[in-house]
Amino acid sequence: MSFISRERIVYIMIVEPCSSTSLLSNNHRTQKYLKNRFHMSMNKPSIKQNNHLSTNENRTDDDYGGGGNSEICSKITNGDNRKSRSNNHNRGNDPTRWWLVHFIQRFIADPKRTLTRSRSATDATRFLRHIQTRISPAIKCDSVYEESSTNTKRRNNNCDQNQISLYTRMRSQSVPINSICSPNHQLLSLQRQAGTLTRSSSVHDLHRHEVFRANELDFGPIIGQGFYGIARTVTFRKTGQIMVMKETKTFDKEAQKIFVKEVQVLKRLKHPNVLHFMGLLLDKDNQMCFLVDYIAGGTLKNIIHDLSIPLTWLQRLRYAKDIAAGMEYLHSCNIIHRDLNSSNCLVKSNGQVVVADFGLSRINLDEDDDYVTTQMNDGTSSSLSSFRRDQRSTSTTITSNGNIVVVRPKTRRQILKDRQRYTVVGSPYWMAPEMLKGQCYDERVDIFSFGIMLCEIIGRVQADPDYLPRTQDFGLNVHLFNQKYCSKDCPKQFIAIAIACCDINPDSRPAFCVSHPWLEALALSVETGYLQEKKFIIMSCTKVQSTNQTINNFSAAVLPSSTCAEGGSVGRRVLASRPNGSIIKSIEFAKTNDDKGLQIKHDIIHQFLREHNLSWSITLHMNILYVQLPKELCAGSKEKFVSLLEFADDTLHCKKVIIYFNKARSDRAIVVKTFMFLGFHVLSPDNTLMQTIDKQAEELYMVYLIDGDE
Ligand SMILES: Nc1ncnc2c1ncn2[C@@H]1O[C@H](COP(=O)(O)OP(=O)(O)OP(=O)(O)O)[C@@H](O)[C@H]1O
Repeated sequence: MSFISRERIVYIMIVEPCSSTSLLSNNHRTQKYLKNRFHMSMNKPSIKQNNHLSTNENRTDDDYGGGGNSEICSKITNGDNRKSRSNNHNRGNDPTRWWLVHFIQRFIADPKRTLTRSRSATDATRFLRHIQTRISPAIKCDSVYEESSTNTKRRNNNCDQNQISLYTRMRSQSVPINSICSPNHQLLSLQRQAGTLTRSSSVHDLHRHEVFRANELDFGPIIGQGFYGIARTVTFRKTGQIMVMKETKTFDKEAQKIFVKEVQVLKRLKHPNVLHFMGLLLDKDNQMCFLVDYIAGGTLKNIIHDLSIPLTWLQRLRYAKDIAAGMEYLHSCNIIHRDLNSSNCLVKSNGQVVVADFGLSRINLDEDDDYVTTQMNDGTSSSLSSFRRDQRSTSTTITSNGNIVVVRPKTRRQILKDRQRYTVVGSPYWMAPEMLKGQCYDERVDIFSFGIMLCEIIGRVQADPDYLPRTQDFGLNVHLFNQKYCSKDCPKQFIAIAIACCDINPDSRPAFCVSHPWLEALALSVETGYLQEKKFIIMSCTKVQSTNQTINNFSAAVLPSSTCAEGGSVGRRVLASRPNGSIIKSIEFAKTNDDKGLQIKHDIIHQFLREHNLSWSITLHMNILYVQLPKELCAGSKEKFVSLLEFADDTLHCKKVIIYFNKARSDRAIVVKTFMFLGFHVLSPDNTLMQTIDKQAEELYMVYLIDGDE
């Protein structure tokens, strides 16, 4: 279907026409809103819209037409090549397997280039089918091997030993993504050629391999259908593991593109809040299918809109936090989801949410890609940290009425990215205003979609503008939303985050690496019930020159009110590590300022530090323990830190513990903002309460007071 807008011709693909009832309601206001404002026919929740007339030379949207794989192509048709492979075969190398291995390797490493411009997706499917028919004898032979690997006699009857060991080696080569992507690939290949691979790298090892065969699976019922594909459960016979198989409904090019994109994105990702890719299934009805984790709880949409299911604020905050964590990861991998909505988030039986459905997502393939790949595999690349640094330079202001204003200086890359014009895709209810208006956009469209989801979660309201009040410029009608859907018991910070994410101005939306810690801290605060009581003190670094001075200044600057502050990456862990979230108790220590007693305690704690290989800078002064955190806190060091606090709690009987960060900590500002946002008190250098946080935050130290009962 197409219609002409003022600016251009827009092609719209109608998706799921049967789901149109709410949108095609007689509600005149909504119809007018949808017609006049959304500029598109929305008798479906999801669209893909191509700007065919766009002549913007900066347009860099995904183009599957390019990058033909001449290598594969020439090898298929080139008789000489085949012959030479046959020669290999004579030496024990099966050419059909070689082709399959080669194709799978390439497909897993780079589906976009494997199913190419010169070869349509349908051609690629035919190609695959062709390969499959040729390899069936080989698979049979291998099946016997798989079934009776311990039965050498039987194995030898069916397939000669050379072939088996070769096959094992080649199948192993074909599968692991890491080996293909990693710089160690060549080394691994060499190792394999040298026959060093073991049986443990079998195709049946789910965690290491990603190729399944139909005869290994029991096919269950269809559990859902999207526009492009069908999802059904399958059970891996050997382990009984249930997975979901997604297959394209048709062989048309568009569906194949979506399929390829989803695999291309999924295979790169590894995060607890992102749907896990299990592998490819190659011989199911000659169709290409892929397998993902089965998520038993269904879609988030179904849960939040089923009012018979009670949802506490804590549970809702956890949903929000999980999505933010998954999205933070995706953005750190330079992936824009573009179709984030409550149907595309699935809830596990333990309540954890995973982000799914990457068919419409976009990977920014730029100079950082190598780093991104590394990071995805080991989670520790410098590109991720630099990305976070960029993001954390965001300056956030929380106004007195709870609104959040985010001012983020644009990097050169962002400015370049901002100029890009991508395809308009996604589900219109969740779609960011800039995308709806056909303007240039970037990853912040996902933050808007997330904001709409937060509104759904908070108000248990449909995203449909018939229900969720919107403004004429596609923003959120904050006033009406507050009035109609925000109950009094909803944490006001939760609402504030939702509103901030729905800001019409992308610059004002908090990045996921900002909203994630907010939501995490908020969830923990709600869980422990400390939100209202906590106070948080931040000292200016101008007061911290040396350890001694630090102590004096800190002592002088402690708020003379009842303060009990815990939070942030450290405090949350302290809380989380304690049963029932109980705070560190105030245990009297050194009732008198007995120097000898103090010295003994000092010795005890330093012995503890040595024994536990802790590198904290610790000073005991009077009855206060001062802990300076090291520059970087890795996960392990945080745990050690918790053990230190517990040790101090149990043995040193400190009246309070003051913890401060090293000035060089890069995430200081964001943690400060998080705690301001959570309602902690922040002291400015002149000891007055700060109302807003500005770039001064970069100059601040953090202080946690644990159960300081002054
Ligand atoms: N991994 C999974 N675990 C459990 N259920 C799933 C899984 N993947 C999909 N489903 C179910 O199958 C349905 C269809 O999923 P599918 O991804 O094919 O389409 P969709 O995401 O709903 O729509 P579209 O692809 O058009 O955006 C989902 O709505 C969900 O209920």
